[in-house]
Amino acid sequence: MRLRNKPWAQKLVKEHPEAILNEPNIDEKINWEERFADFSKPLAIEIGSGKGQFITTLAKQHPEMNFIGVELQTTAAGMILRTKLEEGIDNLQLMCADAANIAYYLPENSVDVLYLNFSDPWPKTRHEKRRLTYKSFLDKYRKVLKPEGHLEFKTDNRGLFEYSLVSLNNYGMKFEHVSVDLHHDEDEIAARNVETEYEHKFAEKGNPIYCLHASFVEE
Ligand SMILES: C[S@@+](CC[C@H](N)C(=O)[O-])C[C@H]1O[C@@H](n2cnc3c(N)ncnc32)[C@H](O)[C@@H]1O
Repeated sequence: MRLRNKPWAQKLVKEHPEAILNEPNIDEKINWEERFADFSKPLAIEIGSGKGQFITTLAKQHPEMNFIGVELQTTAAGMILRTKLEEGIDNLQLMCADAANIAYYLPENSVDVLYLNFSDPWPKTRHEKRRLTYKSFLDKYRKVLKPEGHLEFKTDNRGLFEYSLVSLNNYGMKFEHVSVDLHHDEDEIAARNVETEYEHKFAEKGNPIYCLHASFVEE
């Protein structure tokens, strides 16, 4: 998804450094204690938040947790920021940044849940390294996740789902839940599902939504 550049979004991002980190320097340690009212709360992070429907809804549902939305595109990040400011979502911080740098931005063993929602599929083999479930990304997620933490992944893209199952399995991850039709499941995971923008669009067309939950196994 490439959004058309919106000057208001760029401006909003510049005006609110207390709410959004804009391409932070990887050499500078981020003071998360200062950015959240209580950084000891459980922490969830979404990589590639798009316009933010998922992360803003979840943050409002769970005031007992902290949330970080990471989004590469400034326009999309600015849209999430606008919702956060308008709705006063204080337990949500944003980053306009590349997830490839995530292990520089977050302390080791600090994240309880890492969400990947409808990540770009990058179907060409030569672009495999850009897929957010490629092993170099898994290395980084493993660093920032707590040992008891886990990853939750949803997509409508069968090719990316199959690839991710193999990639996570080859990495030695443990699967806690796999679904090939989340929207027609009748379990607790389906019941508490929060839709993303892409999910809504694809589910309306009748596409099945694939989902997996997995954790890293301690050596
Ligand atoms: C297909 S969209 C899905 C958006 C949203 N998660 C949803 O489900 O509606 C993928 C998003 O991931 C972002 N993205 C892709 N690669 C990224 C990266 N390396 N770091 C951060 N965001 C990334 C894109 O800019 C885009 O907004």
